[in-house]
Amino acid sequence: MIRIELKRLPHGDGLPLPAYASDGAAGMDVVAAEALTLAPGARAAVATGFAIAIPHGHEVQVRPRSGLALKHGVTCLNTPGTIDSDYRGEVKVILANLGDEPFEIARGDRIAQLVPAAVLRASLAEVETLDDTVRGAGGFGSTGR
Ligand SMILES: O=c1ccn([C@H]2C[C@H](O)[C@@H](COP(=O)(O)OP(=O)(O)OP(=O)(O)O)O2)c(=O)[nH]1
Ligand SMILES: [Mg+2]
Repeated sequence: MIRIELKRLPHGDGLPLPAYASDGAAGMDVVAAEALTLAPGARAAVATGFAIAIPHGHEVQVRPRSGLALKHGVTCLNTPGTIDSDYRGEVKVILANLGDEPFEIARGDRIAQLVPAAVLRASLAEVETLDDTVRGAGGFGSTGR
Protein backbone atom coordinates (compact mmCIF):
# COMPACT_ATOMS: atom_id res chain seq x y z
CA MET A 1 0.00 0.00 0.00
CA ILE A 2 1.29 3.42 -0.86
CA ARG A 3 -0.41 6.69 -0.05
CA ILE A 4 -1.32 8.87 -2.99
CA GLU A 5 -2.66 12.36 -2.34
CA LEU A 6 -5.58 13.35 -4.55
CA LYS A 7 -6.92 16.82 -5.19
CA ARG A 8 -10.39 17.10 -6.62
CA LEU A 9 -10.72 19.76 -9.29
CA PRO A 10 -13.83 21.95 -9.56
CA HIS A 11 -15.28 19.97 -12.47
CA GLY A 12 -14.76 16.75 -10.49
CA ASP A 13 -17.29 17.80 -7.87
CA GLY A 14 -19.71 15.03 -6.96
CA LEU A 15 -17.91 12.27 -8.86
CA PRO A 16 -16.86 9.02 -7.20
CA LEU A 17 -13.12 8.85 -6.57
CA PRO A 18 -11.14 6.05 -8.22
CA ALA A 19 -11.98 2.84 -6.37
CA TYR A 20 -11.29 -0.87 -6.39
CA ALA A 21 -14.37 -2.72 -7.62
CA SER A 22 -13.51 -5.92 -5.72
CA ASP A 23 -11.22 -7.07 -2.91
CA GLY A 24 -8.59 -8.41 -5.26
CA ALA A 25 -8.85 -5.84 -8.03
CA ALA A 26 -5.45 -4.67 -9.28
CA GLY A 27 -6.75 -1.39 -10.62
CA MET A 28 -8.89 1.42 -9.27
CA ASP A 29 -11.63 2.19 -11.75
CA VAL A 30 -11.63 5.82 -12.78
CA VAL A 31 -14.65 7.68 -14.13
CA ALA A 32 -15.02 10.34 -16.79
CA ALA A 33 -15.60 13.90 -15.59
CA GLU A 34 -17.13 14.88 -18.92
CA ALA A 35 -19.56 13.52 -21.46
CA LEU A 36 -18.44 12.97 -25.01
CA THR A 37 -18.95 10.82 -28.06
CA LEU A 38 -15.96 9.11 -29.62
CA ALA A 39 -16.48 8.55 -33.32
CA PRO A 40 -14.96 5.43 -34.86
CA GLY A 41 -11.22 6.05 -35.25
CA ALA A 42 -11.30 9.10 -32.94
CA ARG A 43 -9.28 9.69 -29.81
CA ALA A 44 -9.60 12.10 -26.91
CA ALA A 45 -7.93 13.03 -23.64
CA VAL A 46 -10.83 12.53 -21.25
CA ALA A 47 -10.96 14.60 -18.06
CA THR A 48 -11.07 12.81 -14.71
CA GLY A 49 -11.59 15.83 -12.48
CA PHE A 50 -8.62 15.21 -10.17
CA ALA A 51 -4.86 15.59 -9.82
CA ILE A 52 -2.56 13.41 -7.73
CA ALA A 53 0.82 13.46 -6.03
CA ILE A 54 2.49 10.05 -6.26
CA PRO A 55 5.33 9.29 -3.85
CA HIS A 56 8.80 9.48 -5.41
CA GLY A 57 9.95 6.11 -6.78
CA HIS A 58 6.45 5.23 -7.95
CA GLU A 59 4.20 5.83 -10.94
CA VAL A 60 0.57 5.25 -11.72
CA GLN A 61 -0.29 3.32 -14.87
CA VAL A 62 -3.48 4.14 -16.73
CA ARG A 63 -4.79 0.93 -18.23
CA PRO A 64 -7.81 0.09 -20.39
CA ARG A 65 -10.85 -1.80 -19.13
CA SER A 66 -11.15 -5.11 -20.93
CA GLY A 67 -14.94 -4.90 -21.18
CA LEU A 68 -14.79 -1.65 -23.14
CA ALA A 69 -12.05 -3.06 -25.33
CA LEU A 70 -13.84 -6.32 -26.10
CA LYS A 71 -17.39 -5.02 -26.45
CA HIS A 72 -16.73 -1.66 -28.07
CA GLY A 73 -13.11 -1.52 -29.28
CA VAL A 74 -12.46 1.33 -26.85
CA THR A 75 -9.00 1.33 -25.32
CA CYS A 76 -6.32 3.58 -23.89
CA LEU A 77 -4.28 4.54 -26.93
CA ASN A 78 -1.04 4.93 -24.96
CA THR A 79 -1.54 1.94 -22.70
CA PRO A 80 -0.18 1.74 -20.15
CA GLY A 81 -0.35 5.49 -19.71
CA THR A 82 2.27 6.85 -17.36
CA ILE A 83 1.53 9.31 -14.57
CA ASP A 84 4.85 10.64 -13.34
CA SER A 85 5.40 11.18 -9.64
CA ASP A 86 6.13 14.88 -10.25
CA TYR A 87 3.02 15.53 -12.38
CA ARG A 88 0.49 17.83 -10.73
CA GLY A 89 -1.88 18.44 -13.64
CA GLU A 90 -5.21 16.76 -14.17
CA VAL A 91 -5.02 13.02 -14.77
CA LYS A 92 -6.45 12.35 -18.22
CA VAL A 93 -7.37 9.14 -19.96
CA ILE A 94 -6.42 8.99 -23.62
CA LEU A 95 -9.19 6.91 -25.10
CA ALA A 96 -9.37 5.68 -28.69
CA ASN A 97 -12.33 4.11 -30.41
CA LEU A 98 -11.02 1.29 -32.60
CA GLY A 99 -14.55 -0.05 -33.07
CA ASP A 100 -17.08 0.49 -35.87
CA GLU A 101 -19.71 2.43 -33.90
CA PRO A 102 -19.66 5.80 -32.16
CA PHE A 103 -19.04 5.30 -28.44
CA GLU A 104 -20.91 7.49 -26.00
CA ILE A 105 -19.35 8.33 -22.65
CA ALA A 106 -21.47 9.83 -19.90
CA ARG A 107 -20.01 11.79 -17.00
CA GLY A 108 -19.44 9.21 -14.27
CA ASP A 109 -18.84 6.25 -16.60
CA ARG A 110 -15.88 4.07 -15.67
CA ILE A 111 -13.41 4.45 -18.53
CA ALA A 112 -10.07 3.08 -17.31
CA GLN A 113 -8.21 1.77 -14.29
CA LEU A 114 -5.26 3.09 -12.33
CA VAL A 115 -2.48 0.76 -11.17
CA PRO A 116 0.29 2.16 -8.96
CA ALA A 117 3.70 0.62 -9.50
CA ALA A 118 7.23 0.91 -8.19
CA VAL A 119 9.67 2.44 -10.65
CA LEU A 120 13.24 1.25 -11.14
CA ARG A 121 15.51 3.92 -12.48
CA ALA A 122 18.78 3.13 -14.24
CA SER A 123 22.05 4.85 -14.88
CA LEU A 124 23.35 4.20 -18.40
CA ALA A 125 26.94 3.10 -18.87
CA GLU A 126 28.08 3.65 -22.45
CA VAL A 127 30.55 0.95 -23.62
CA GLU A 128 32.31 -0.08 -26.86
CA THR A 129 31.18 -3.73 -26.88
CA LEU A 130 28.41 -5.73 -25.23
CA ASP A 131 28.88 -9.28 -23.96
CA ASP A 132 28.08 -12.18 -26.36
CA THR A 133 24.89 -14.20 -25.97
CA VAL A 134 23.34 -17.16 -27.81
CA ARG A 135 20.47 -14.93 -28.98
CA GLY A 136 22.73 -12.20 -30.16
CA ALA A 137 20.78 -9.80 -32.39
CA GLY A 138 17.99 -12.32 -33.07
CA GLY A 139 14.56 -11.05 -32.20
CA PHE A 140 11.17 -10.25 -33.61
CA GLY A 141 10.19 -13.90 -34.12
CA SER A 142 13.70 -15.33 -34.58
CA THR A 143 12.80 -18.36 -32.43
CA GLY A 144 9.84 -19.30 -34.64
CA ARG A 145 6.11 -19.00 -34.18
O1 LIG B 1 -2.49 8.60 -19.96
C1 LIG B 1 -1.88 9.59 -19.52
C2 LIG B 1 -0.53 9.81 -19.78
C3 LIG B 1 0.08 10.95 -19.26
N1 LIG B 1 -0.62 11.83 -18.51
C4 LIG B 1 0.04 12.99 -17.91
C5 LIG B 1 0.76 12.58 -16.64
C6 LIG B 1 2.17 12.39 -17.08
O2 LIG B 1 3.06 12.58 -16.01
C7 LIG B 1 2.30 13.43 -18.14
C8 LIG B 1 3.33 13.16 -19.19
O3 LIG B 1 3.07 11.90 -19.75
P1 LIG B 1 4.13 11.24 -20.76
O4 LIG B 1 5.51 11.36 -20.23
O5 LIG B 1 3.61 9.89 -21.10
O6 LIG B 1 3.93 12.15 -22.05
P2 LIG B 1 4.98 13.00 -22.90
O7 LIG B 1 4.44 13.06 -24.25
O8 LIG B 1 6.37 12.43 -22.71
O9 LIG B 1 4.83 14.42 -22.23
P3 LIG B 1 5.89 15.22 -21.33
O10 LIG B 1 6.85 15.82 -22.30
O11 LIG B 1 5.06 16.23 -20.61
O12 LIG B 1 6.55 14.25 -20.40
O13 LIG B 1 1.03 13.49 -18.79
C9 LIG B 1 -1.96 11.60 -18.24
O14 LIG B 1 -2.62 12.38 -17.54
N2 LIG B 1 -2.56 10.50 -18.75
MG1 LIG C 1 7.33 12.29 -20.82
